[in-house]
Amino acid sequence: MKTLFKNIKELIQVRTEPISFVSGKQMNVLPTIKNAFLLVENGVISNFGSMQDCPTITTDKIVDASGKLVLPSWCDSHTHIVYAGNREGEFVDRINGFTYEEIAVRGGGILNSAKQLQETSEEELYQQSKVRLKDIIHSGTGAIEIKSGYGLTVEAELKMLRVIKRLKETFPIEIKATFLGAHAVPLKFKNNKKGYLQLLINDMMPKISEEKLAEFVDIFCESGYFTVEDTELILRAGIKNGLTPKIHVNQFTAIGGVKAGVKNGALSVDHLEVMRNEDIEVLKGTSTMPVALPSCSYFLSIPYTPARKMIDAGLPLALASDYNPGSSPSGNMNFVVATACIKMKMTPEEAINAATINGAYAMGLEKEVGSITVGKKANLLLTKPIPSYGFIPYAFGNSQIEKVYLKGLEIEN
Ligand SMILES: N=CN[C@@H](CCC(=O)O)C(=O)O
Ligand SMILES: [Zn+2]
Repeated sequence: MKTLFKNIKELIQVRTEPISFVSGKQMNVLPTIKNAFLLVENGVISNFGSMQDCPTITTDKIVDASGKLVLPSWCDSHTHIVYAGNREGEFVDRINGFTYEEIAVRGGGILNSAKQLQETSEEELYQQSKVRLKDIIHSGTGAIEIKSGYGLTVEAELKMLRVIKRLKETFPIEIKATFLGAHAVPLKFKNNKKGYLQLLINDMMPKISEEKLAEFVDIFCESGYFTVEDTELILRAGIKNGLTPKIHVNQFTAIGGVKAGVKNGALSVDHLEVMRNEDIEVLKGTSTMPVALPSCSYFLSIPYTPARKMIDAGLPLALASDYNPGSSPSGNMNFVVATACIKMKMTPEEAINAATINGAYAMGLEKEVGSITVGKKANLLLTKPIPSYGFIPYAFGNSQIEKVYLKGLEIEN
């Protein structure tokens, strides 16, 4: 199957040399080709360039993209889209003055989602999660990481991971799975956190590894949840079970988790709303990708990750949605990109790099997606007729996407 996109007003994020990610000043460089063509063969990008070099060939389909832009689809490296029910009640509690932390202490929060998920069948959980996955595909996401962490028992964590596996087998979007058993200490282990950590390490991890249910291991390193010591223990155990570390860290307090992540070779450290100078320093020159989650900051009214300070210090940055029922009930990456520009003062170039190539790296998919590069999957966005790529974050809240393609095939509405 050959599809030719021609007369593309501007082809965005073109990289002839495969790169892993961009950092510092390079984040402000977004290579494009004006008046371009793009050829897709069997789901893969096979050629692109200026219209004057467009080959005369027979194709199965021609898309005339006059006046429109083509971008690689969004790479969302941090989500929790497999969950049961919702937490709308807590949303109203927060409107009425309770904080996210106060709600969690009263047994709401992650434990509320865990209770709902434990009472939901695997089939029902799949059906609920499928709706969200379809929705985010339509909003332009072409690669996604999905975490467990609302099960908190052996059975329920495995149930979540099996649902993720089924989504992976059913939908054409790239999916990576993360084991986040250390998301909160369940009530049963309230006074025995050590016992819960042992359950994660001795019972859950070997099963997950045996069934190949996850690529990554994650932990919520935060005051009142898991300490830096717990984090090191879980990350090391994950590595022994073939899982690459990631961390939820510095969301409310900075307790040294960033350093622990870097030390244990974390692929990404995520949240980072509270960043000390030493946390920035320790990330410099490493292979650990910092990930900001602006929709969470927006929804909880907490500080935004200090993107400007981090990028100006030479760091890379990825943007992700954190789609989950408690702190970010939205997986819309267009909103994420717009909010990064509006609230975090990232330029459109920086935000698009952060939501494509750097997001792909943060889930180990930089060789597959995240840029217009020959050999990469043709996971693409075709915009409506718009003046420029800066219009996507500028016209926030209004979808600028006309069509999405996964592996070269148009996704029906
Ligand atoms: N902060 C930890 N975990 C999730 C939210 C969990 C929840 O409230 O359900 C997050 O990344 O924001
Ligand atoms: Zn999260």
